[in-house]
Amino acid sequence: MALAVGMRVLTRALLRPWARGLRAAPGRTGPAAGGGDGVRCFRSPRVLVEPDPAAGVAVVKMRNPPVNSLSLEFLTELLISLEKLENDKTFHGIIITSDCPGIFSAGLDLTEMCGRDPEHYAEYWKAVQEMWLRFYLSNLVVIAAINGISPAGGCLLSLTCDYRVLANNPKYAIGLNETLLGIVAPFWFKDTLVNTIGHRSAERALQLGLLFPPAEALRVGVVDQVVPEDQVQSTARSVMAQWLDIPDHARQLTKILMRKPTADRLLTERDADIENFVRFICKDSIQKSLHAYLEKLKQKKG
Ligand SMILES: CCCCC/C=C\C/C=C\CC/C=C/CC(=O)SCCNC(=O)CCNC(=O)[C@H](O)C(C)(C)COP(=O)(O)OP(=O)(O)OC[C@H]1O[C@@H](n2cnc3c(N)ncnc32)[C@H](O)[C@@H]1OP(=O)(O)O
Repeated sequence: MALAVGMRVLTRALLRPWARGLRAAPGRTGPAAGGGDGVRCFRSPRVLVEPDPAAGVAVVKMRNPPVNSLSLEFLTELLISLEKLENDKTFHGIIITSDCPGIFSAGLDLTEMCGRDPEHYAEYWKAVQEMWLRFYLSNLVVIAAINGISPAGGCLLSLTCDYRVLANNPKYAIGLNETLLGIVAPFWFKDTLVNTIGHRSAERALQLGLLFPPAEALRVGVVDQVVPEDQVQSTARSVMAQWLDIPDHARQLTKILMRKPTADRLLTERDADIENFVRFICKDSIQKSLHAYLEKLKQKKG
């Protein structure tokens, strides 16, 4: 009993620095509907939360068609859903997955980084940082059920999770491919990849902008498991059950011990990172290449 109380105090003390200033901004979530068992179901236009209170797990489905690009509104809705689940003692784990067929997430929304003013870029980048910090440090077990392609920011979101299950489909690939767009993955993207696959593999993957197909992704360690497409959700559920078997306080503290130094680096350099991003993204050359890339994506169909 005394040990459990002590652990709770220690956990709160360790988590406190991240609790401050990391609250999601108010957004356009719909009203929470009361479930018959007292558990709230959360709805928002772009995020569907399917709670399984008996298991202590919620499935968070990203629904921002056509490609789940991480727009400012979508990021805000994701953060609000995460915060609600974290504040509800029913839940100990979430599975994040996509409701858009064949696409987990196309990454950061290029239209948020193109043809806007510096204030908008700063606001957007702060929301991207927030997404990374909140998911990376979540006290919940977070498992990614990756049921589609997952480049750049989509890969980053997966890398914040505790475990990644990827569907074995040759059309799917995952990686931080920023260099292919002529942009540079920020240091905290890089740190997250290094923490996952090691320095040498990360250096090669980042310089070459590699997008790994399933077998390669598993070999290099970008994902933890590759399974047939129809088993992605069930595998994520059974892995979740294993993780939830571990005493929660011990697991949470270990997660913080492992991730704190990486998160601290961004927390101490957050404003400078925003300034760097705004300076970089405002460059004519960067705007031109992002614009050309977007045009190429649009013309692909025609
Ligand atoms: C030393 C100094 C260092 C300083 C460093 C400081 C800061 C660092 C600076 C910048 C870092 C910024 C980091 C960015 C990370 C990112 O995430 S960038 C985004 C990367 N994402 C991609 O490259 C994916 C692009 N999309 C695709 O490849 C394909 O769309 C797809 C995902 C494979 C799906 O293909 P599909 O054929 O099904 O769909 P379409 O291609 O037809 O797309 C449909 C529709 O969606 C639009 N769209 C696609 N992706 C995006 C996106 N990421 N953002 C916005 N919009 C997107 C596409 O244009 C189509 O639009 P429509 O024609 O109007 O329907």
